Amino acid sequence: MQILRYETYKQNAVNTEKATQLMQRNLDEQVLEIIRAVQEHGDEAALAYSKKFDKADLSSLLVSDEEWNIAFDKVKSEQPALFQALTEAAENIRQYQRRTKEEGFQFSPQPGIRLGQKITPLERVGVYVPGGKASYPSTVLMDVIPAVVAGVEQVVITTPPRPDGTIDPVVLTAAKIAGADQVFKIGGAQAVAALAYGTESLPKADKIVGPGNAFVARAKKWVFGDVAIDMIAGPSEICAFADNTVPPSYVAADLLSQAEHAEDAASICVTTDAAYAEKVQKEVERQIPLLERAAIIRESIQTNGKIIICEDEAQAIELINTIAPEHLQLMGNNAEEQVEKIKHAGAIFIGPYSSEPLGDYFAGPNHTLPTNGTARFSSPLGVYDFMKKSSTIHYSKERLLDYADTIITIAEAEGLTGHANAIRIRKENNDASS
Ligand SMILES: NC(=O)c1ccc[n+]([C@@H]2O[C@H](COP(=O)([O-])OP(=O)(O)OC[C@H]3O[C@@H](n4cnc5c(N)ncnc54)[C@H](O)[C@@H]3O)[C@@H](O)[C@H]2O)c1
Ligand SMILES: N[C@H](CO)Cc1c[nH]c[nH+]1
Ligand SMILES: [Zn+2]
Repeated sequence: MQILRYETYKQNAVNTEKATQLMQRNLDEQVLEIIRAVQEHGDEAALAYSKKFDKADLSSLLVSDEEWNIAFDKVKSEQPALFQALTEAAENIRQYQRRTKEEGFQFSPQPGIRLGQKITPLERVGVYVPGGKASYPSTVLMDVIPAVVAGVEQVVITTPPRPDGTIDPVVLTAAKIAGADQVFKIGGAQAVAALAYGTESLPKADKIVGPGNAFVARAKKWVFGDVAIDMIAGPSEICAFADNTVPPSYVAADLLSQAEHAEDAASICVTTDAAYAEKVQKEVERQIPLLERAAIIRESIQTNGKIIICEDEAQAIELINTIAPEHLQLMGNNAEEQVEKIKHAGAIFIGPYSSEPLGDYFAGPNHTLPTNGTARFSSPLGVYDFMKKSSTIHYSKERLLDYADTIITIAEAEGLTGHANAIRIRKENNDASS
């Protein structure tokens, strides 16, 4: 894992950004071809891509009720501790999400005037659950539960099939615990396209949420506008800010926990102590071979793993805010005070015991978070992602007549005399009941 000084990192970041833009152009060509094929050929194209990318020869994209129930019963009876853990995690997520549910409001600025905001759940939502390099029952819980709490009528999951055409029974069990309505065996850009435009099997969704690899993230970007999306939740990232009060083994283990997601996951340690940076580096090297997914981790750490040495805390905070990481761990002595200074991060883990996997699985806040610097303007997935707002306006006859001339003045200034007329007609003839 490379150790860099702040200035070198900043200079490299500019070059990396240019290289990323170039890579994304190549990715776009592939993703757009997939989207077009699914738009034109529906299920037929979806099935062909499942064969090509997931090596699964499917006859149907939908997980049948029978398949789903068998998986659920099997996990419940054969893996009771796992079933219990998922149920407990689901309850923590539900509890947290209920608190994020916004209510509408009404107020009366004057007698005869009532203004408000009405909040309505979305009707149909597609949840993308990644499944290429790992299986993610926790993502099922994280992304389906807020939709259910919001009151969404139909929540469908898409996830890549395994080569034998099945879906991990634990994913199917989590889907039932969370309250999903249907599960489809389809992944990648083809799943995003199928949810965006609908196919013979998949319903067209109003919104697509959920994380995924670069193909998924890029496809979501392309279909945005035809369908709503939550955010760009791409390859996982972690940034740990630590000082020498934190055991280097904790920092290393946390960095590697995210590196194991995929080769393109990014793990960064920020510190102001050069000697400490070396200790973390040694720990990373010591721990990698001990982990099962060492090959993925090694590549991820070699390409996207960095330890950055800053001059002081202020420079470190400035750097963290520039990176806007998906996960930020403030692990050192001043963690509590540092939280106030952080402007951009998907989730902030405070103190040496708040390890990132705690948030991935159990604490309750969502683990679907903005990545790739988008925490500057995006938030964790929440109930609010599954609800939309309508304004409500009620004026009595008296109040409309009070303000008729004012409204007409503005309408005429815009040259929209039809607008002015709609008000004037009421001014001149106001015998409708209020
Ligand atoms: N941000 C979050 O909350 C979060 C949560 C979990 C996972 N993740 C991230 O999600 C990602 C999951 O990636 P994954 O690959 O394991 O699963 P995935 O489901 O996102 O992607 C697998 C799909 O990618 C498609 N694909 C693979 N190679 C392709 C190619 N050459 N051309 C076209 N399509 C191709 C296939 O259709 C396949 O079904 C990881 O980067 C992980 O870090 C993020
Ligand atoms: N860390 C991932 C989000 O970047 C979420 C996850 C799911 N399972 C384990 N981790
Ligand atoms: Zn994780």
